[in-house]
Amino acid sequence: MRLEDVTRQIVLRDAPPLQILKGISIEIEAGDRVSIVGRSGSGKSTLLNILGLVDSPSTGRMSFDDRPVQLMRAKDRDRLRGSSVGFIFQQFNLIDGLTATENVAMPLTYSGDSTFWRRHDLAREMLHRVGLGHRLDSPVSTLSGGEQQRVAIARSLVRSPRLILADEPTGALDIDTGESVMRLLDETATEIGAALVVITHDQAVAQRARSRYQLDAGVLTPATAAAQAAS
Ligand SMILES: Nc1ncnc2c1ncn2[C@@H]1O[C@H](COP(=O)(O)OP(=O)(O)OP(=O)(O)O)[C@@H](O)[C@H]1O
Repeated sequence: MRLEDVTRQIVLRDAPPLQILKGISIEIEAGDRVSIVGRSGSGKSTLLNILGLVDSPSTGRMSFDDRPVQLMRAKDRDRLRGSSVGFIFQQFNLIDGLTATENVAMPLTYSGDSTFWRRHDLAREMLHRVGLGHRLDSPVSTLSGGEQQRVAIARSLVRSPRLILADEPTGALDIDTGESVMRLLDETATEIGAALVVITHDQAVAQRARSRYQLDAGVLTPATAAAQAAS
């Protein structure tokens, strides 16, 4: 994924346009580990939505596999997002009334290919991989926070995405559980050869990444040596 001089602005009714992202350039290669740290309101979620093909830049260039994203039809962009991007959120975003297997199988329900018919087997296999083989049929509401985040990781990986976007993945977990969830995320991303981008307030989580950035009032820069030393 390559972003060149990307901006995002919001047009407001009674005020000048709000510049949320300012001239962002970043290149994410297969297998990369990237962290982005920024204060509340610095534009992290906005950037994540652009990287995840949910929103479009206002200006600038963006490409995936050297294909310009701006020129894609919405339908093709949605298909690319479904097949190539996995999301993980702080609050897990699981469906409470469903079991672990049903939650993990959910992204395959709309896959439009043969994985639809194998979705429950694939979901069970993925749950085994994240250490939840004994919880396949448990309603997710009965699982601990760490277990729910493992289910969310399994769900984000079940379509073997090439880019995993994690927004504060350890934000709702204690330190030890967060550490084991990050280790799992690293390992599983490595297994499928995916790039992993983590957005976080937590310097310990950010430090795990090889490429570290900070986002400050919509400006993305490589994390400074001072910030890295302090972390
Ligand atoms: N649709 C919108 N309309 C108006 N303002 C918006 C809109 N979307 C985002 N903003 C503003 O843009 C800024 C960046 O928002 P964003 O959600 O990307 O920040 P963030 O870094 O993810 O914050 P947090 O860590 O608190 O979630 C914020 O000041 C937010 O209020």
